[in-house]
Amino acid sequence: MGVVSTPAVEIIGLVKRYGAKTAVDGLSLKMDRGRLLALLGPNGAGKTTTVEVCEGFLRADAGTVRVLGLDPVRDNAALRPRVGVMPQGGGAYPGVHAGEMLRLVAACAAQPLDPDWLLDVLGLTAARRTPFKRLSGGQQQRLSLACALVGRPELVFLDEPTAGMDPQARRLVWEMLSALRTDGVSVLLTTHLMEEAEALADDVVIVDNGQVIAEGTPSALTAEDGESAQLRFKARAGLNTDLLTAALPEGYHVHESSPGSYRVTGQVNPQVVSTVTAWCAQQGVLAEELHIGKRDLEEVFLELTGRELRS
Ligand SMILES: Nc1ncnc2c1ncn2[C@@H]1O[C@H](COP(=O)(O)OP(=O)(O)OP(=O)(O)O)[C@@H](O)[C@H]1O
Repeated sequence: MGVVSTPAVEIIGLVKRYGAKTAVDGLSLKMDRGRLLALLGPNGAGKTTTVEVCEGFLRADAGTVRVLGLDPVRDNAALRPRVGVMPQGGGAYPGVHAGEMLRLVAACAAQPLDPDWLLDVLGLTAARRTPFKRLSGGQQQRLSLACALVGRPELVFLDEPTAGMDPQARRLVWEMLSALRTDGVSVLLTTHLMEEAEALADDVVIVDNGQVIAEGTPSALTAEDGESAQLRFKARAGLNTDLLTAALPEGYHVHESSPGSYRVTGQVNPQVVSTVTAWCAQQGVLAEELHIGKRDLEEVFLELTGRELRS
């Protein structure tokens, strides 16, 4: 089937402005079929806007967007039965019951999944007769996800699918998304939770100020050049990193990546750990959250932008 080689989503040079504000500023990405791609970035990075252009809800000011090889605005009618959408914050008629709502959506699909099964998998069976407006925020989110999936879409867009969920509900949704991926469904989700991107994504695209600042598989993004592990710790801001660097063997360097977060570059060995903690002890400083390991996506973002992902 030649169609299969068409990317699930292809965006080239997308620009979207709201008045004077450029929300998306020349963003390009390609997502192959059957992949789970996470758009990761802080609030206001342009993730929702990008997804809404892909969904055909917004028109691009410049650039090209193709979804399953089609134009999301012009070919909206053809795409609708093939694409599932979970907008940020969900949305429903407030009086409708959870089960009713899912059945209504299922009735529009040619070959829907069984709504009762979906409610069960997403932990909503007990809430099926509850009016939408009385569901908790997390339950509403899970119902929106169920609505996005019930029509067996080939591709789903999920905008912050686990926002506001407790850890248990989040885990249920993660399991559901992993199962979708195993079934070959293409998934594009937005998140500002690096744990979510790391747990689920085949590919991560980090966005900031409407632009892609890094992309790759989670392991490629977090890999260090020639280093298998690094040492990090937290302590009060403003420690004299030059002094600590001088206490370490030649070739090691300490820097404060954000106030109170320190990173030691160079191969970690027991001697280095002991020198760092002894130096902190001499200063009367407790090195907290002492961590030896690969950097995570949060640190990748911090190194690229000097800011925290959750800011
Ligand atoms: N309708 C609008 N009118 C004006 N500005 C907007 C509008 N929608 C979004 N913006 C601005 O565009 C930028 C990108 O917003 P967008 O919602 O796409 O970011 P995001 O990465 O999805 O953030 P969040 O995680 O907060 O949803 C932000 O600065 C936002 O304030």
